[in-house]
Amino acid sequence: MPFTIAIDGPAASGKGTIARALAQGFSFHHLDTGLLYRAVGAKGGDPVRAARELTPADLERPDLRSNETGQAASRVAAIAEVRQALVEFQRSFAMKEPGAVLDGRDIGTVICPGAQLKLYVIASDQVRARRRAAEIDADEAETLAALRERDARDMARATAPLRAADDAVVLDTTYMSISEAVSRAIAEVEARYPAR
Ligand SMILES: Nc1ncnc2c1ncn2[C@@H]1O[C@H](COP(=O)(O)OP(=O)(O)OP(=O)(O)O)[C@@H](O)[C@H]1O
Ligand SMILES: Nc1ccn([C@@H]2O[C@H](COP(=O)(O)O)[C@@H](O)[C@H]2O)c(=O)n1
Repeated sequence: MPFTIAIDGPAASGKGTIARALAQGFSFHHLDTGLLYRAVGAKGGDPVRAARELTPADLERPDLRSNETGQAASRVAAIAEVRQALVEFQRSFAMKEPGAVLDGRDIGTVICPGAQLKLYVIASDQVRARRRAAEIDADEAETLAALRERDARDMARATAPLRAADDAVVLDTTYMSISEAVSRAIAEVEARYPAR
C-alpha cells in the first residue's frame, strides 16, 4: 500500500517547496497538480478539450509560472469538466510505490481523501506575495492582488473549492524559514511512516 501525502493551501504558501523536500527525503514521487491547470489555462481554446488532451510537453512550457498563467489556471479550474478530465491521472499518480506527494487545492478533500497525511499550508497574504514576487521577479503589489483574486476564486467555486480537509494538519509558514517548515512536515510524516 503506497503512502500518500496530500498538500493543499492557497497560492504561494510553500506547498511545492515542502512537497519537493518530502519527496526527496522519503524517495517518494511528486506531482505539482497546479501545473496541470496552468498548462490547460496557457493552452487557450476550449479548456475541456485542452484538459482531455494534455500531454507531458504541455507541462514543459516556459511561461507556466507567471501571474497571468496563474489567473488563467484558476479560471479554467472552476470548470467541473476540466477538473473531471484530470482526476484519473492524479489518482493513479497517487498510487505510485513506495509513496507519492501531491500538492494542489483539492488533494486532501477530493483527489486523495484517504491520504495517510494531509497538510494544509498557509502564510499571510503579504508574506506569500513577497516570496512569489521575488521568485518570478514581479511587482509585489500586483502579485498580492493577483494572489488574493485567485484565492477568492479558488475558495468560492462550486466544484472542489479550496479548503482544509477536516483531518488536515495546518502548517502556518508565515514566520518559518524553509528549513523550519520542511522539518515540521518531515516530523508529521515520520509520525505516520516509521518505515524509512
Ligand atoms: N518558509 C518559507 N520561507 C521563505 N520562503 C519560502 C518559504 N516557503 C516557500 N518559500 C518560497 O516562496 C515561494 C513560493 O513557494 P512555493 O512555490 O513552494 O509555493 P506554492 O504554495 O507551491 O505555490 P503555488 O500555489 O504557486 O503552487 C518560492 O519562491 C519558495 O522558495
Ligand atoms: N489541485 C489543484 C491545483 C491547482 N488548481 C488551480 O490551479 C491554479 C494554479 O495552481 P498553482 O498551485 O500552480 O498556484 C490555482 O489557483 C487553482 O485555481 C486547482 O484548482 N486544483
